[in-house]
Amino acid sequence: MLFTTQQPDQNQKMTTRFTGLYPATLTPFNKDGSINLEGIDKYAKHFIDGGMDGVFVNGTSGESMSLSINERKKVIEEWVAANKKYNGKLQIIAHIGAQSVEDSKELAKHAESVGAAGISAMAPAFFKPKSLEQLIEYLNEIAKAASNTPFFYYHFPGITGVDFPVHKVLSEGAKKFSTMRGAKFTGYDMRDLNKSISLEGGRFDLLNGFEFLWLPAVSIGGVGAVGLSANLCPELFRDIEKYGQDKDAKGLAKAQEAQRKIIQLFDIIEKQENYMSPFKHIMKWLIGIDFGPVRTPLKNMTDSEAEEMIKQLEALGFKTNQ
Ligand SMILES: CC(=O)N[C@@H]([C@@H](O)[C@H](O)[C@H](O)CO)[C@@H](O)CC(=O)C(=O)O
Repeated sequence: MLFTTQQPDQNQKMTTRFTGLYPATLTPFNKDGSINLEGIDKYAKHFIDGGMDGVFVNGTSGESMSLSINERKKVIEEWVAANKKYNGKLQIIAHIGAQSVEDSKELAKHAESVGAAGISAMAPAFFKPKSLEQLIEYLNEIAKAASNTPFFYYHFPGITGVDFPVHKVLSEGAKKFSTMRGAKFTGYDMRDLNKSISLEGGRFDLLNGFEFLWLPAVSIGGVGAVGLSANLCPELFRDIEKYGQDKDAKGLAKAQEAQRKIIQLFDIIEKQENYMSPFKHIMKWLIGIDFGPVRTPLKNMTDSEAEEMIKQLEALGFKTNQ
């Protein structure tokens, strides 16, 4: 592994850097629609055994905006408990973004109280902050509710419609609250990503959110990635991480090949209406955990669509672990 992370004790928590690979987690449901907590335990063990650096929990892939506040708390508690139970070193980043600042504050406090390594919040999408100042004011309120936990701004303009330059959010945010640790950068603006990575001597941690752009991100100094597809193919992320800046043409070719394979994977996934239903089927095939359905209004794939998708993945060279 090229980048290593350390599990912080309480005193180290604020100075620990976040680098490496953070799979975006899915939320397993039972058939009756309740959360399958037992599924989370096995899922966490899978990532611990696989040597992941951390996990990004209750984000977009975790269907967080379709979960109640209480469910979101239970999910985080289960991840933290499983990490402890298996002596894991996962840095658990809890996404605590919501439409109401009060909900986010409650989730931030809770995440801190149970021992999440970091928290992250996207901007609200209904009543949007219309200026950078309003966004910072909003993030400040949330970050203050967990003043001993590193904070990541979740930049995702494609969904929130809130699109201020991340390097400005970081520099202005850090003037207001000392916990500003970095951003989960789910955007296409490589100039902004570049400026954010190099800002103030590289003091912020940028977690790249679109895996189509992982190699370009590594080539400009990116050292951290969150991705739903890291559930299936962490080795492709690791190849890009390892060889993305290789001076040797053969090494670099490995990184390019891995990047192309991730893009081909998404050509298959994107035949579906959303990313979560396909990945729930993929994870059942891969590791045998039944993730159940996605929550309405998202559309569930049919079993025959899932079978066809798995055949296409196998044709691309993906194999089940079972
Ligand atoms: C918005 C979104 O789903 N982003 C994914 C990506 O893995 C994404 O599914 C992929 O790049 C396709 O857009 C992750 O970066 C983060 C994520 O899933 C999350 O917040 O849970």
